[in-house]
Amino acid sequence: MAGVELLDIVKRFKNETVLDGVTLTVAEGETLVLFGPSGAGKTVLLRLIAGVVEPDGGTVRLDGRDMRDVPPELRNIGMAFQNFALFPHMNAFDNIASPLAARRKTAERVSEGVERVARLLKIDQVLTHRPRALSNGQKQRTALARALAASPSLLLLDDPLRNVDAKLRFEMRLELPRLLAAEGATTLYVTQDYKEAMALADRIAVMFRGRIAQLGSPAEIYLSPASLEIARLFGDPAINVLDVTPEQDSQGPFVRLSRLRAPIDPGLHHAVGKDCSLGLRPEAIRFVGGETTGAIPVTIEAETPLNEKIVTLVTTARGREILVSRPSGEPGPSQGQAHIAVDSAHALLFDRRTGLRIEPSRDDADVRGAAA
Ligand SMILES: Nc1ncnc2c1ncn2[C@@H]1O[C@H](COP(=O)(O)OP(=O)(O)OP(=O)(O)O)[C@@H](O)[C@H]1O
Repeated sequence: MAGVELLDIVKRFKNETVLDGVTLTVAEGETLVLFGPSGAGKTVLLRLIAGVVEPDGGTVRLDGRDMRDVPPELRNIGMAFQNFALFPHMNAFDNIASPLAARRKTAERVSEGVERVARLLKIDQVLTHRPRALSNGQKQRTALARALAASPSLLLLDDPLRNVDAKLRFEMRLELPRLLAAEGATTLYVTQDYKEAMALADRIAVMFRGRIAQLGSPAEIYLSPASLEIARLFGDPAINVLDVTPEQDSQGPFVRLSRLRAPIDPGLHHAVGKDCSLGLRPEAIRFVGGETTGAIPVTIEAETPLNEKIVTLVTTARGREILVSRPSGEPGPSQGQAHIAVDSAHALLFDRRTGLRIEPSRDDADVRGAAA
């Protein structure tokens, strides 16, 4: 049975439509990340599932049951939001225990529940501290522990790592998937950080302007983004985008980069003659020797280390700017003239007018054509 089913959800505030027909099914035990820019409607969607906001249209079903007229406290949901919302007069233990106590569990069961999640989240040393004596990271984990303590069947986590420092964020990104899997709860997780989304999600729903623009596994969304807008949100440094008009000769479709022929996927023949944007991930471009077939001459403009990568900004003879990224240990030119080669088999092609990705067609005729 599905954990969460949303059918054609609509929500308006005054004249603004903030959710515009959202349909989504989250499987029991799945972690689904809602990812998108500020104002996309992610928080409103969580609040609506929690029951603190009423939809103007559509249906919310939890474990197959229509939630119309079911109040928030009867929905068996654990929630943690960006701003912690801890009770200031209670210590960490009592904060975590509050949902358990509200359910009239015995003192022993409450202690067991709190200590279990506190150990998992490594805050068992600070359970007697009040929120003001906790670091931001500890507050964040206390809020998360409170959401987990009651072993809810559904967890709603709204950007729970937003206020956490970079080191802890990195650690939590590694720990959280294990923790969520151990809990077995269905989880809806909101974030604006694409790395967090990719690390945590079974599937990602990318939201723009109150709609789900793409739903898929992290790999599907990174490798086959449905639009240029989505491609730009995933990847650091961001994807290179070049205006091209694909052409075709006896060897198949290609684009011109610095007047050189760069072959593209044979299944993209239907894009020939169209105004397109070519999306090239910085890691799909390499520095090569000038004698390499198809090598494009460039000028190195700048070089910056970024995490475990070195990112180089180069310009082509026509002044197009391109970012190239390589692993830190790998040697490469840092100034002057150089050559790059583009792995155009991994290039993504978008319709410049609509921004939508043009998918290679895979019918038999194309495969025969490519083999010929
Ligand atoms: N109570 C409210 N009254 C009026 N407008 C609201 C209300 N709550 C949210 N909105 C509007 O709904 C839209 C979606 O907001 P929402 O908080 O869901 O965005 P979000 O995707 O979660 O963004 P962020 O990542 O910044 O939290 C915004 O335009 C916001 O101004």
